[in-house]
Amino acid sequence: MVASPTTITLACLRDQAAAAARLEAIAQRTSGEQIIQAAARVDAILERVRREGDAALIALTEEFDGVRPEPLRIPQQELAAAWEQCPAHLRRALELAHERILAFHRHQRPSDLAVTGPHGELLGRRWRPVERAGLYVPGGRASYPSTVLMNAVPAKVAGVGRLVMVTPPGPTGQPNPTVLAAAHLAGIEEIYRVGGAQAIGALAYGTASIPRVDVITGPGNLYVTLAKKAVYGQVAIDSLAGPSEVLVIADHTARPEQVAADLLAQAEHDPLAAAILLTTSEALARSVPAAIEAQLSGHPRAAITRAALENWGLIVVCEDLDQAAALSDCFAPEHLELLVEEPEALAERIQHAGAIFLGPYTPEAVGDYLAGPNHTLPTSGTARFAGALSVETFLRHTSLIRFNRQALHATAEAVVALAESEGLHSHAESVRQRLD
Ligand SMILES: NC(=O)c1ccc[n+]([C@@H]2O[C@H](COP(=O)([O-])OP(=O)(O)OC[C@H]3O[C@@H](n4cnc5c(N)ncnc54)[C@H](O)[C@@H]3O)[C@@H](O)[C@H]2O)c1
Ligand SMILES: N[C@H](CO)Cc1c[nH]c[nH+]1
Ligand SMILES: [Zn+2]
Repeated sequence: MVASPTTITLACLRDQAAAAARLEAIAQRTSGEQIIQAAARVDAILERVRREGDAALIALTEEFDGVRPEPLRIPQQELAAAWEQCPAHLRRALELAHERILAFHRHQRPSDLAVTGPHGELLGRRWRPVERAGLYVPGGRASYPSTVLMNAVPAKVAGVGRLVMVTPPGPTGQPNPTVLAAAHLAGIEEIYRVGGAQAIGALAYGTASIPRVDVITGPGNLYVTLAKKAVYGQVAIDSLAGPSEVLVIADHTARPEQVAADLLAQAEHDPLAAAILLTTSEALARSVPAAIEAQLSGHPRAAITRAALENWGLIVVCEDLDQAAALSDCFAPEHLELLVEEPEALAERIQHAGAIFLGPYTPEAVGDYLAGPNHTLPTSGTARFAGALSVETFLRHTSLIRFNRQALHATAEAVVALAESEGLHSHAESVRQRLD
């Protein structure tokens, strides 16, 4: 008996209102009702790390990762050894990625600002790096040497004094060796083998082994992302760079096999990953599920990928590209691929996306590894107000103001009037005291 071929169940909608509602639900897959239990667990983990420090990190790593990370810190000689033992072709690939990411991020360094006001007063803004940055490199369901580079390069370009990297240990007790090799290449010296919400807690509060930092950057799963959100305020964060997502807008020129591969490339990250196709081509909408099924056959990550697509996958047939652009903006995807005849024109119509990939020769994977721009990007609709990890994430700016006698006299009456209108007597007096 020949088994009949199955085709993945991928929701396909034609009604735009229904599509908008479904996109909203997909964007909310990491918030609201569904994740209340995970959020409560994260709060308990953070509280335990705050109270018990290293002991909590060791116990929680044993519980979630199955190994006791003692000592927590990776000896520095192991980083150099990992680089030496890294196969030559992989070293060359890491070097190429490092070179390209570095070249792009060097262009991001912002300039200080010095403006002279109408009375010769100096008004300025200067940038300085934070002193300590915590870099999260995920390592649960996959390992991410590329994320080492995406975190470390902008931090180094910004001039951060101390980089503290955390990443979960694998089943051997050590992090993935290519992650350690990438850290060596990027010049990171301080690495702790702890991941998840507990690692974020350690970076936010500090423990006997792990220093408290000023900013935490890097992507992670639901637990990591909820923890970053919870500690924000105690420490800065880059963005909520959670479970991956891609939205592809495609017309009749797109090839179903390429669209399928690009959807699968995000779905394979995490069962909570999202993969969405908006297309003006009925034929493409019909052929993509079969192309997905074909590529899932023998796929080494089929279970994760299938779960993501069946829960958070969607195909929408749109009347035109304007409709597709409007739906995409409602979702504000982490990654937006434009597989259409005129991608530049369509990109102009897009308001919200973490990164836009234009044309058939730009699979999202080039951005993941080596195009140059950062792959750490906001997810779950947060691209409406946040952007990619960048050099500025590791910098803060300070205003500079120097008034002279003339500027103070010329503006005193207005300052006094405003201070008195606010009922703040001494504000006004501090100006009056300086008038001749
Ligand atoms: N948005 C981006 O820029 C971007 C970039 C790269 C990767 N990602 C995402 O990063 C994530 C990587 O996830 P991952 O799981 O492979 O690695 P991870 O390092 O983010 O998470 C692994 C850790 O999660 C914790 N954990 C697992 N199950 C838990 C549970 N039931 N309760 C509490 N804690 C638990 C464990 O401590 C474990 O060490 C994926 O979702 C991927 O899509 C996002
Ligand atoms: N697509 C991920 C961002 O969502 C980044 C990544 C790293 N390696 C592979 N993919
Ligand atoms: Zn990826």
